[in-house]
Amino acid sequence: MRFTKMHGLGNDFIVIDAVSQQVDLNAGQVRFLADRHFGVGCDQLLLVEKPISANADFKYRIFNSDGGEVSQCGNGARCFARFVRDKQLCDKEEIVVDTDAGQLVLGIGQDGMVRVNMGVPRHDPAQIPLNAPSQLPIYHVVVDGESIAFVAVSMGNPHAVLIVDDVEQAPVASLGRRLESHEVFPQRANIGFMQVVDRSRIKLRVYERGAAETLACGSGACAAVVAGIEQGLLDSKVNVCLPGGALQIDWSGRGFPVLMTGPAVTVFEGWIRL
Ligand SMILES: N[C@H](CCC[C@H](N)C(=O)O)C(=O)O
Repeated sequence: MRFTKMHGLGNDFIVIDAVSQQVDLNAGQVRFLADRHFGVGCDQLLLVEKPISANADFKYRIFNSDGGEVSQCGNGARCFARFVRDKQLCDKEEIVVDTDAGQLVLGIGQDGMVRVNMGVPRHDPAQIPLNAPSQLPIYHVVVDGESIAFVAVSMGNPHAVLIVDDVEQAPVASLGRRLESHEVFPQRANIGFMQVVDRSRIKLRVYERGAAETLACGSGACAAVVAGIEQGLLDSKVNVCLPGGALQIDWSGRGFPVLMTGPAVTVFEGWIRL
C-alpha cells in the first residue's frame, strides 16, 4: 500500500489515496501504522476516498493514532488539499470534501498556504457532545477535588478550552489526560490550554483525543479562537501560536464559519505491506 507522510506544523499524518488503491484498514492496522517504533508513525491517519455527495470531490476520513475514527482534523485538511493537488487528483481552485461532520472547502493560495472553511462551530451540548443540562458560556467539572472551568465547542469534533495564564506552565499532560476521558464528554474530547496574549494573538497547547499532546491542532486552534471571542477576549482575526508554529484563524461570530489558514508539508513517500 502506497502512503505519503505529511505534517501541518508538526502535527503529522500518514495520507493514503483510497481512490486509486483498495484500502480497508481495521483499528489494529491503524495503530500499527501510527506506531513510532514498530510502524511508520503519525498522530493521525487520513484516507482520501471517493465522495459521498454529488457536489463534493472527495470523502475525507480521519483516524487517531489510537485507531479510533473521528470526524474532523484541521491540520489534516490542509495536508489533504496539498496531497490531492500534488497527486493531480484534483486541479480545482476550491476542493469540496465530505466528512462525517459535514463538508469542508479547501483552497491553496498563491503563497502556498492552505485555506480551510472549517464550517460553523456548534455550542449545543448535544452537538458537542457534552453531558450538561443546558448551554452555558462556561462549564465546570471537578478533577481531583479541583473545579476546572472550560468553554465547550464542536468544530465537528469535541473541544474543551481552558484559559490559562501561561501555557508553558499549564498541566497539559496530567490534566489534559484526565479531562480527555472525563465522563462529562460521552465521546471524550480534545483539551485546549489557551493563553490570551492580546486581542489578536493567543498561545495554545492541545491534548488531543486519541493522540495525547500534539505539536499543533487545527480544529483546536479554531475552537480556542471561538471560545476567546465568545468570552469577549479576542477580535475576529487571531494569530494562534502553537508549539509547532502559527495558524491564522478568522471568525465573524455565531452562524459564520471558522476560516483557518496555514501550511501543509510533504515529508516523504512510502510503501508498506500489511
Ligand atoms: N484528535 C482529534 C482529531 C485530530 C484533530 C487535530 N489533529 C486537528 O488538526 O484538528 C479528535 O479526536 O477529534
